[in-house]
Amino acid sequence: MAFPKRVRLVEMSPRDGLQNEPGPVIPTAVKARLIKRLVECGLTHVEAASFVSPRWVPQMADASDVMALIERKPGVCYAALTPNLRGFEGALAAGAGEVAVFGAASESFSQKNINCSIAESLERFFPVIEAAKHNGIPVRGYVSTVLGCPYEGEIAPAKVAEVAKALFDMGCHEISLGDTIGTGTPVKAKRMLEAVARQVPVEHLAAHFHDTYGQALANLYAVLEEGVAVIDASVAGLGGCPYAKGASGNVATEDVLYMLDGLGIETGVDLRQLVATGNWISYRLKRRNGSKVGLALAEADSR
Ligand SMILES: CC(C)(COP(=O)([O-])OP(=O)([O-])OC[C@H]1O[C@@H](n2cnc3c(N)ncnc32)[C@H](O)[C@@H]1OP(=O)([O-])[O-])[C@@H](O)C(=O)NCCC(=O)NCCSC(=O)C[C@@](C)(O)CC(=O)[O-]
Repeated sequence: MAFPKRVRLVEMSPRDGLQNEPGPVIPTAVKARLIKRLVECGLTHVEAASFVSPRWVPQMADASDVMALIERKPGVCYAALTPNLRGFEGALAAGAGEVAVFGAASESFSQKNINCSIAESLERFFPVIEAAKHNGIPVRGYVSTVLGCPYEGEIAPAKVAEVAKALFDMGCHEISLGDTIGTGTPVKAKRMLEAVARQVPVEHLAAHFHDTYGQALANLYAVLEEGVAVIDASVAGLGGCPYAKGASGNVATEDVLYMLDGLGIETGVDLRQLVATGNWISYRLKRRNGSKVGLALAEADSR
């Protein structure tokens, strides 16, 4: 299959990027400023917050305040994670444009991350999806550990496909496939994608790859060839799941954009502005920028 002409980038940094940040809670104003800057770069879909238990993920405790502080731009979707009805009610009150439920293809990861089995998680998501439908809010469904689990190792593509199909059949408009710990390689990614696409049409699939082993771009290339046209990424490569030991951040949005620009695939996102945003948030968090493109362009500009 040919590459898609256009890819929608779904920006993860305010949620997946910041949820695992060690140290004191990042000021709400910095989170809102990050979201504003990302939107100014041309990103139209930003996962802005997470309505989860603050005991489980302290960095996301100010989700309502972040959502309230965002300056909304028309045409931009400000999304939020909602593991249960309580989370959904918070996201609804905060004006989320999309909510996301998050399951896994691995039983152990499901237990560690959301404290229930895969079957129980699907039961919990059902009323969330029904409530979202009732309120006209689209629901995204995540499947974690699609290319490996920190507790169980290899995950069968058939299991990924089964969970993805269950979420799709329940009413999720898009299924985001998470290589939570970044252990995938391109042929594995392709096989997994093929298995899922037999159950869920590829135009309803998104790739959410972490870059722990430096394979994320290669894996993305493999699934782009299969027709995937929605990619999750995080500026400066921020992030990681607090319940996936050793996992590093999402693939950096700057690196994905540089590759897509090179392939002639449209995104509507400005690379220079995105690099400046990645450098800004890295400076604010006092961490090294995890984007190779961000570092290379900053270095080139300083010469
Ligand atoms: C799902 C639960 C709540 C179950 O947690 P639980 O302990 O089984 O549930 P509970 O109903 O007994 O609630 C426990 C406490 O949380 C409260 N609570 C309950 N629900 C909420 C809520 N919505 N908002 C705020 N508070 C809530 C509830 O009131 C109670 O408070 P306490 O009495 O102890 O003070 C918990 O396990 C949890 O919050 N887990 C979230 C873990 C998480 O956020 N992980 C990271 C996101 S997933 C990810 O990063 C992967 C992804 C999506 O990016 C894709 C990939 O890379 O693979």
